[in-house]
Amino acid sequence: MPRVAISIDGPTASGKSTLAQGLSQALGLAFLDTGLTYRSLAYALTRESAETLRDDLAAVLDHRPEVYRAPGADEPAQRHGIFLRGEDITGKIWDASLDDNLKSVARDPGWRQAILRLHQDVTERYGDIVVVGRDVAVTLLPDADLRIYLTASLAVRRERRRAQYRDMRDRSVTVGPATERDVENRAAVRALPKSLEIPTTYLPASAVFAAALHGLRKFSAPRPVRQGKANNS
Ligand SMILES: Nc1ncnc2c1ncn2[C@@H]1O[C@H](COP(=O)(O)OP(=O)(O)O)[C@@H](O)[C@H]1O
Ligand SMILES: Nc1ccn([C@@H]2O[C@H](COP(=O)(O)OP(=O)(O)O)[C@@H](O)[C@H]2O)c(=O)n1
Repeated sequence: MPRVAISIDGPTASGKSTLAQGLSQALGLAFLDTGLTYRSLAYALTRESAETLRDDLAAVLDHRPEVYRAPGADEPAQRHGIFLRGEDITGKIWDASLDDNLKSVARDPGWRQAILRLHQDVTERYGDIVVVGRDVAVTLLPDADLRIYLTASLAVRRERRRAQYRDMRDRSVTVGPATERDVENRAAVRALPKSLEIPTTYLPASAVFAAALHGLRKFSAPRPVRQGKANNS
């Protein structure tokens, strides 16, 4: 049973990875970025047929999350790594030419199910964890201690992504409005207990981090015991 499990959902460039990295470093958690698996599969499909990959995805694709073993450690004990049949493809999954494959994978319920199974293996193996994605509160971490949903205006998300990838010409800087999946996911996260929506448009990353820690403390705190009338007399 993990000591801490935190999910972070939200649309593109809302600040999910930034917050997850801060929390994993501060609390000594593993950090699983589920988007990397979607990207890896988009890349793997340029090399192998869907049939061979679909057969047993977890045997073919190894997603190693970033791991901070000690709270406050400067450097992770393990960095994100994605391996396709043992080959490190972590640096190959970002090219904008993979965007069409990425869309097909994300839209296919069969692929989503296979990826979910792979992520379930990872979360079971790593225990204390912060997981980032577009559906992870609902699908992957049903017992999370804190479910965060990040938002930011479209203009701000576009500007963040443009600035982030300014010197990386191969990367796609396309940022669209929240998708139908994002809208449904936001409503689903809101309806769950221990959920916290953080609108980040006007918040620096440090304030988002502080709000998340505050939420974690609030939901982890023991409930105050109500004094009945008999005890007050
Ligand atoms: N609250 C914030 N204010 C300003 N910039 C931010 C904030 N959160 C993240 N960023 C920056 O925006 C970019 C996208 O953030 P990222 O965490 O990669 O988003 P996501 O994982 O949701 O796609 C990064 O360059 C990051 O440094
Ligand atoms: N849990 C997830 C994670 C990613 N994805 C898809 O995978 C793509 C790449 O993930 P990413 O983490 O790089 O996406 P951003 O949220 O950073 O744009 C996303 O744009 C989604 O289409 C998904 O559908 N569900």
